[in-house]
Amino acid sequence: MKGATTADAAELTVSDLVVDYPIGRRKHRRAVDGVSLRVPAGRAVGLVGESGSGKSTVAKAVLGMAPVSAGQVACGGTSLGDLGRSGRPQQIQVVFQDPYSSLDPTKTIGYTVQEPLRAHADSTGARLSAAEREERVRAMLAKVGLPAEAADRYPAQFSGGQRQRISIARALILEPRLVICDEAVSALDLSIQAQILNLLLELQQDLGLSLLFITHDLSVVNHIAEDLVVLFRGRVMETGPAERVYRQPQHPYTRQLVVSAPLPDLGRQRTRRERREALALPPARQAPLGESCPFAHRCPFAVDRCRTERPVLRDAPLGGQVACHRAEDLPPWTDDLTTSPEATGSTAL
Ligand SMILES: Nc1ncnc2c1ncn2[C@@H]1O[C@H](COP(=O)(O)OP(=O)(O)OP(=O)(O)O)[C@@H](O)[C@H]1O
Repeated sequence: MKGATTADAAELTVSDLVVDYPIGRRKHRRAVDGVSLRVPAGRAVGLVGESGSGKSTVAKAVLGMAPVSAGQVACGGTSLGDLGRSGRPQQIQVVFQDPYSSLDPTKTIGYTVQEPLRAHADSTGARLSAAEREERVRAMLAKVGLPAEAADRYPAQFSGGQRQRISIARALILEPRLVICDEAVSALDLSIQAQILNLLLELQQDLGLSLLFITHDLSVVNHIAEDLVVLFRGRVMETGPAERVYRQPQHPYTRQLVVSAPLPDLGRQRTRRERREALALPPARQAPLGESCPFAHRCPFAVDRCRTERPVLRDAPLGGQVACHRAEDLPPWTDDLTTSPEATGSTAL
């Protein structure tokens, strides 16, 4: 595989994206409501939020697989429509959560990793001989830390972490300019998560890839992403440098995400549970959106204005941006549980 440089990476821009899924004949569910984000060329950006917040829908829109109602997606300055169906896989690849179901159990690893090269030979104009394809696969397997013999084996002969390495090899074989990781480590044990995150970080830096890293776990994404975008019910709640968002969250929802992240140490986990209870959070439930803040029904700091006026994203007191009327009024945030690296369970990083 040729060593890509940052110049080969592509900037991803998503502007005012709206996605509506049809439900029945006349209704629709708005899964993404005016999301804008930017992954600068060669950088890693984390998209975080709880289940159902719209993260995968943003990824699908970037991959051209979601019913986009409004907004723009562009990769390397070219809009998705202009990239076309055949150009997109060459530019953008994805690594999914489940390394068990995403690999065909009846095909060898060599066949699976080569598959995108065969499928896109015509569109890329790069017709490679069988020997050249095999050589590329061997080089790619080595890059993700697997021996050349892995090419002749089947998925069942590999562990979860190894299978995720194989998925990463397949995603990178076409030398894409942008890689989307959708909950790519969520199904793995904590120690294996750390190994795969390290690998992704190494590849991202070596190859100068642009990376959109999607997860519900703030403690995971904090290690890999330079910037974070926090999503709730299809809207951006907070953005900013990852370290700042994680250590000094300025939106009550981001604070909830931080205290919801699991900790491997039981004592710290207990302290965290007590703090979560002290936040006196109302039970999670969906309330009608209307003109209110989407988080108002779960927010311990909500006032009347939050229930009648939707907050827009604006400059936040400590930097970055936040969509909260009360950002200046929140009590100071000190979470010493997230300040030491061993608190996150990702000490190997
Ligand atoms: N094909 C679909 N048809 C209708 N509604 C959908 C469809 N796919 C997703 N949704 C809805 O859109 C919203 C956003 O879903 P999405 O999968 O993007 O969220 P997510 O943050 O990725 O969550 P998860 O991690 O659980 O997948 C949810 O309310 C979900 O129920």
